[in-house]
Amino acid sequence: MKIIDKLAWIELKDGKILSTRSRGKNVYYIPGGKREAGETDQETLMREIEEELSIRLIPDSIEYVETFQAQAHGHAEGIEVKMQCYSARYKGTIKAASEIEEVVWLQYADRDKVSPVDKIIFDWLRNKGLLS
Ligand SMILES: Nc1nc2c([nH]c(=O)n2[C@H]2C[C@H](O)[C@@H](COP(=O)(O)OP(=O)(O)OP(=O)(O)O)O2)c(=O)[nH]1
Repeated sequence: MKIIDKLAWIELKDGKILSTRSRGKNVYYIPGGKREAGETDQETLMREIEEELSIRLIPDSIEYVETFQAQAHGHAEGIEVKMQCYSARYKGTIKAASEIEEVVWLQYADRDKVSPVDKIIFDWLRNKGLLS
C-alpha cells in the first residue's frame, strides 16, 4: 500500500475548523502538505501554511495533536494519506494564497464536503466536543 505522508494544521475557532479548497477541487481539505527532503515536521508545517494561507505559525506554540489515515482523495483506491496533525498559534491575517481558492470555517454538518481522512478527523473532534 502506498502512503502519502502529510503534515496538517488543525485550527479551531467557535466550534469550527479552518479548511481550504484548492483551485479546481470540489472538496475541502485541512491545510497542510508534504515534507520536502530534510525538513522537520515543524519546518514543513510552517512552509506549507505560509504558502497556502499567508500566515506564520509561531514555532514555540506548535503542538502535536494526533495522526489520521484514510484513502487519499483524488488518488487510485489503496493509496492512503497519513496526516500528522498539529495545533499552533499564528501571526498575520489568513488569506488564500498559491493554489488555494477558498478558505472557510466548517462545522460537523459540513462533513459531506470534506475528504475521507477529514471525515475521520471531524468525527474525532466532534467526539471531543471541539466541533459544533
Ligand atoms: N492537505 C490535505 N491533503 C489532503 C487532505 N485530505 C486528503 O485526502 N488529502 C490528500 C489529497 C491528495 O490525495 C493527497 C496527497 O496530496 P498530493 O499528492 O496531491 O499532494 P500535492 O501535490 O497537492 O502536494 P502538497 O502541496 O499537498 O504537498 O492528500 C486534507 O485534508 N488536507
